[in-house]
Amino acid sequence: MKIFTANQIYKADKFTIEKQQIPSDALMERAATQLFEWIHSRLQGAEVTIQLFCGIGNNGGDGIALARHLKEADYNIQVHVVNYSEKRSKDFLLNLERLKDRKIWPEFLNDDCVMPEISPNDIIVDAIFGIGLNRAPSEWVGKLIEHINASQAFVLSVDIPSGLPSDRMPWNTDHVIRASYVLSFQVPKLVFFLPETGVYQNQWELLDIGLDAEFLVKEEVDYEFMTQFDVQPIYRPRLKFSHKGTYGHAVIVGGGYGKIGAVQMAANACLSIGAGLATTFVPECGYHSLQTALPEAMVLTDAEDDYISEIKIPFKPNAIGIGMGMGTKEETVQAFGKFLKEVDLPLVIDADGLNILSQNPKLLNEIPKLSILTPHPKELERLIGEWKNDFDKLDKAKTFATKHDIVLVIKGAHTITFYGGKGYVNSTGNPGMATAGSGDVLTGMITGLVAMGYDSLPATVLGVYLHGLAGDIGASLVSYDALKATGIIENIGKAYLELFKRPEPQEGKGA
Ligand SMILES: NC(=O)C1=CN([C@@H]2O[C@H](COP(=O)(O)OP(=O)(O)OC[C@H]3O[C@@H](n4cnc5c(N)ncnc54)[C@H](OP(=O)(O)O)[C@@H]3O)[C@@H](O)[C@H]2O)[C@H](O)CC1
Ligand SMILES: [K+]
Repeated sequence: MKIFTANQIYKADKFTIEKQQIPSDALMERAATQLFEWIHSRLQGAEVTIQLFCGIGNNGGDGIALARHLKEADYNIQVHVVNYSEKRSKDFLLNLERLKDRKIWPEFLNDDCVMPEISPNDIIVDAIFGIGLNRAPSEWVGKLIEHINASQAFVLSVDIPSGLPSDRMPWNTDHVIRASYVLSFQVPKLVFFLPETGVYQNQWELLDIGLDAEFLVKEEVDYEFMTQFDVQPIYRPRLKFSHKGTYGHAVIVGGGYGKIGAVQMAANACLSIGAGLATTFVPECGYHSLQTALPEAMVLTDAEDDYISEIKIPFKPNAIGIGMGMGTKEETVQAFGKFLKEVDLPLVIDADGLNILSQNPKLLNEIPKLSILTPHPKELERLIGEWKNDFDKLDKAKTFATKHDIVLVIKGAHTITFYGGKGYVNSTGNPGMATAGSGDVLTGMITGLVAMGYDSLPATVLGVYLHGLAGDIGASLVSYDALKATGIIENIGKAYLELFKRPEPQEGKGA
């Protein structure tokens, strides 16, 4: 599912209005009808007070049109116009007239207004600013937003929480609506997915306002939200007349004294996702535990007992995952550097593999093209340097991935995979997956998919999605808190089944 910028949404509006030959207020009417149906199907005429706070642009127009629908269904409404500018939009004014025709007179709030009383039992509709916000709200509007946030009422935001710009950080973090729920039109907004801006909404859902399908298909975007619908076509079914060789031989290189478990989990995940064969390469000390804990895998050992000193793989694997639990001892750094120079297939590099790269930036030039790097936030910072905010982080990550021709995975609540100047935002996963070994499992899964013949980008996008989905299934069985990395592995099979079962998710959780 494409993520459009505000400009692209305006373009889509224009295209739709011209192609469908509809007046511009028809889109606002569709938006208001969708909003009304969503609310009405849940409230069923309940006697709750609905307070609508409407700006003077088209976001406000949506709110005003919604007020008319609510009134017609006999809801108890109070309409406030947040009068922050004289430049009212045409469709706002049209809908204001329609409201007045029905004898509803909104209260106009200006910079000297008394804050309206809000009971915690009221429902607030937030239609102050939409994607047209382009500068800091003035002080009194900011205070009104703070007042709404302090009310403890349920806040339903129209399109985007007011005060949150769609493509940059807010000017003042207190002057952004904290939405209980956002009903967003047609396409998700990038800010829903970033740690610093995703906290302004608890949950979001899309409403289809019939923007033109041709435009939606053709328009090129910088970011895509990878739903079940987007990920399904990546999957390649196993063939009837196939054998284990068809699904590749993966090698997992890593481990050190006390850190063999990381390799074991990665190799287990690699086999669980469907690799034909898996071999681990570990220091000698890992031999017995690996052979016992994971009988399906083969084990190669380093000459050293408790660290890696030379990586020797006596066959040509289809994929190599490297770095987990490996440490950054000088001999290991040398071995890793030598290996990078020798190897001629893309690698999946994680954990200490990434740390070695950050400590020895010259090695960055030795990374085989199309390798996949899977840093968590700290590892990412060591690789690409500090960032000012989430948008700066995305820019730096994109530049880094393009410069080195690699797939870069930014792990987080919504993991984002960068390749070829584009970002793929994952839709699965949960806070229970912030647990020891979760990253080793992801590395193993992606390595397995590469071994099976998936190219680097599809392997990563599918691996990240299935990893999150397996985590969601695991958490649904044991709670977020009790989920362990091995619980993710155990549910990879169910994630595959779910990939073809669940309806496409159209909602997401924020904070
Ligand atoms: N395709 C769709 O998704 C549709 C969405 N709709 C809704 O329309 C809004 C966007 O409406 P728009 O009128 O473009 O913008 P806003 O309502 O967000 O803002 C109105 C104007 O306010 C000015 N502005 C911006 N920032 C500030 C500020 N800090 N203080 C005061 N004024 C501000 C700005 O105008 P300027 O000329 O003064 O810069 C804005 O234009 C979208 O979010 C949806 O809710 C349509 O209803 C249907 C199609
Ligand atoms: K809004």
